[in-house]
Amino acid sequence: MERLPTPLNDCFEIKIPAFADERGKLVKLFHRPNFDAIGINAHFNEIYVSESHKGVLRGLHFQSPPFQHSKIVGCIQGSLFDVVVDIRVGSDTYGHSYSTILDAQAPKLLYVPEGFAHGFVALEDNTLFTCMSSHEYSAEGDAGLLWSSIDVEWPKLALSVSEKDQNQPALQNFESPFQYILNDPS
Ligand SMILES: Cc1cn([C@H]2C[C@H](O)[C@@H](COP(=O)(O)OP(=O)(O)O[C@H]3O[C@@H](C)C(=O)[C@@H](O)[C@H]3O)O2)c(=O)[nH]c1=O
Repeated sequence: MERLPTPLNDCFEIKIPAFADERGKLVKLFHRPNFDAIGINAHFNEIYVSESHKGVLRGLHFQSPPFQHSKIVGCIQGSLFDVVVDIRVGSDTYGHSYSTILDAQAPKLLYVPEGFAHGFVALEDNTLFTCMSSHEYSAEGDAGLLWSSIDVEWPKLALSVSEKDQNQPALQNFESPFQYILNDPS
């Protein structure tokens, strides 16, 4: 496993091993020693898979304190356009976003730290998204940002967005519950 930086502080992609042979492929999503070696010491409390039709947009989501979580996200079937936004007040990348394609044919993961909103668009039918979270899901902490209020060029598809996600607050009117804390490298 290898960390690949993104332009956002503390958010990175993870190159993961895949073993292909005549039977198909084996992709390793979690390996404690390898995670330790690249400095991911989060303890994961929930892992799930969601299935989406082409054009479904989920997000942008986060969990508010005290239910905040970091998460590791990936795509295990199909492909998706994945987006993160830094919402930590005081971060020099506050309000900045990063987008990438997660494709089950070229598997990689994205580490989404606490204090980031996250969302994606499924680019194909039957796209399977997977997420490991350091804090289990909490309806009380469930919160979001309006997908269209951030500076991202979304895929030119007919997008399908839930009513809940259409009514999230815009970044411009948003009071973030997160403060940036400088990671001490020592
Ligand atoms: C996310 C999640 C949902 N649920 C339940 C709550 C609800 O009844 C049902 C559907 O939940 P949602 O509508 O919130 O699912 P969804 O819109 O897919 O939410 C997810 O979106 C992506 C973009 C993220 O970043 C994730 O962290 C998560 O917020 O599943 C869990 O039990 N555990 C979970 O971790």
